[in-house]
Amino acid sequence: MATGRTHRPATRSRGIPEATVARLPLYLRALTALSERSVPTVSSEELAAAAGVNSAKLRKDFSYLGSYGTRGVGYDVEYLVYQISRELGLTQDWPVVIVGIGNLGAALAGYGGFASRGFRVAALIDADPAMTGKPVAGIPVQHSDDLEKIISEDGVSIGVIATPAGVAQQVCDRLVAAGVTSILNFAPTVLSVPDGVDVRKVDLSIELQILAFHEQRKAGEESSAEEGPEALAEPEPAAAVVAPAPRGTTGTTGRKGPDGDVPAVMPA
Ligand SMILES: NC(=O)c1ccc[n+]([C@@H]2O[C@H](COP(=O)([O-])OP(=O)(O)OC[C@H]3O[C@@H](n4cnc5c(N)ncnc54)[C@H](O)[C@@H]3O)[C@@H](O)[C@H]2O)c1
Repeated sequence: MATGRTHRPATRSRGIPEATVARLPLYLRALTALSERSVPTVSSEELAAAAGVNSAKLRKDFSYLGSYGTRGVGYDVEYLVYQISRELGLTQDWPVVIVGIGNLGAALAGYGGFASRGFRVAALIDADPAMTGKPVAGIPVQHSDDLEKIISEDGVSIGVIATPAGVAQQVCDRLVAAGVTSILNFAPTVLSVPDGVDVRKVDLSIELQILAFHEQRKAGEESSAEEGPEALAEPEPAAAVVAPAPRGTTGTTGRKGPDGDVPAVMPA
């Protein structure tokens, strides 16, 4: 999982474990697709398959929401969409600021998926004076000198950092001092934040490195198979292989298996 640091306990309010919270968006994505096709009900097995989660785990997760489904009928799709959206806080609009409007920040600003999920891009902020006033995805870029004013006027609690790594901590400190309490960090650096501030980190290069690890492993298995059963019978005596976790990060946002976790240490 992908966080630089979060300062929340493993169990959230109303006793919902963090791991369940992390799977709720997967259920919501699958349910939204069903809703768009006007599917009225769904069984736990069908929904689990669509979300890429084990069905027993899904039933347990839904029990935290007080949703048990109806035997022989399944779950009501629309009601579950509402329940999960409410639990995730998506029944309200969340203004978001993006800081650093370069290649990545501009792409994020133009991403339609935020608005459809209840996240409104309230402001785009960049330190380059040449960008001030220029529209990106229809929103004029504002100068970072005004960061504090923008945050307080728009009541922004979520900030996205897409600046170079070297200034990310400084940007983070300013966002937090201005009142931001949740940060999505794309810069390849670990951020330090005070208690009460959540940081989630996205690093696509880590995802690629983990895929490279699996590719290497598959290639090793194929060459062992080509060498014949003797090679397979005498594996390398390594006890465990540590998956790559470069550049001081503590995790990734991606998921490997159906349960949404990438193990830090994988059996050889
Ligand atoms: N997480 C990922 O998967 C991923 C993918 C691509 C890039 N990145 C990272 O995202 C960041 C941005 O990448 P990019 O390709 O868009 O870079 P970029 O150079 O195109 O854009 C960076 C922008 O940040 C602005 N900036 C610099 N200092 C600032 C400050 N103090 N306050 C506000 N704005 C500031 C610059 O003016 C520039 O417009 C980098 O840290 C990069 O490593 C992460």
